[in-house]
Amino acid sequence: MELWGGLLDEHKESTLKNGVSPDCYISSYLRSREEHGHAEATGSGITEDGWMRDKFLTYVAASVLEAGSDTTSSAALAFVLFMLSSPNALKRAREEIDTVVGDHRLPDFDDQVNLPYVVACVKETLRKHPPVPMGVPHRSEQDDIYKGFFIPKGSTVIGNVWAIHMDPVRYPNPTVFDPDRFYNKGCSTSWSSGPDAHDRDHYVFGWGRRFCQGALIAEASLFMICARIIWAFNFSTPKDPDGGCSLLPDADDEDGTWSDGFVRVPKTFPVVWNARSDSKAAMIRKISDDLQLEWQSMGLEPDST
Ligand code: HEM
Repeated sequence: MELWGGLLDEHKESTLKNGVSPDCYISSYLRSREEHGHAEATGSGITEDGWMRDKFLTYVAASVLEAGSDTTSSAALAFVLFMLSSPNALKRAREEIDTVVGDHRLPDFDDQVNLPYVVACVKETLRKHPPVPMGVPHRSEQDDIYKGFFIPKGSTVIGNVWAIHMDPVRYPNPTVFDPDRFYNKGCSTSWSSGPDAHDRDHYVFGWGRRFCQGALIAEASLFMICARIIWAFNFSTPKDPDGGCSLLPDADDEDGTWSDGFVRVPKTFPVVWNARSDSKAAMIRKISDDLQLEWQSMGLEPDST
């Protein structure tokens, strides 16, 4: 509450008192709430006429940010690690992007249907190393019997996503990074997302009523991040200056390569990035400059580099 509640207070100040604010969910909610007579609605819960009070509003906004940032970024970092560890997959993904997108524009959302191998690489990343490997614990609201097991009311139930993804019947050779398990030549790769557990080919977003609400945003973000990285950069791991061995971490070394914790991410490792051509470098710089301007127009500090 100290962190996120502080941000809400800043927004209240800028939106309601100073009338300047970025066009975002919190600002527009605060403005609407004020128009309905609640410039101030401190405390938790909702007002009698249904407006979220400050604490509730803080939780809603913060849970989206908390749930969506580490998870998506850890998947993007895992993608870089798996691509470096699987040069053949990287080569095929790059060939697909070069054929479909070419050199003169960046990959965009519309390209997704024509980039089935790239999508398969992202999905295989999520399968092989789910960002939240033990899912989010659930609690049974009543006594239940599942496949002969009695689950008393109040039990903590953990769906082990990791174990499901390592099921050799569902995923032959489960420890191998193999995007082909999701790839059908000539067909676009579906994300197969949705809460229906019988219509899924991976379980990284959970299942049932508490299924990840951000799954579609996560998939769209990951597609854009991963496709654009491959389009834009040659990337590689440098060699150890002393021994000459590659500094690429072993993606299968769970303790050495991956962080501990609820969301698991590759520990920092060195990667050298080079734009694939001068024209791509110019495009990347322009996008970066435009973003800095957009950032500043929202009243935020530009990056220092
Ligand atoms: C690769 C990225 C992501 C992964 C792996 C992921 C994974 C998960 C998992 C495993 C759950 C628990 C599901 C369950 O209890 O069965 C969850 C819940 C949730 N996720 Fe995500 N998530 C990702 C991205 C996002 C994004 C981008 C957002 C929002 C913009 C988001 C918002 C949420 C919210 C609000 C919940 C709680 C849903 C509830 O309890 O009803 N997630 N996510």
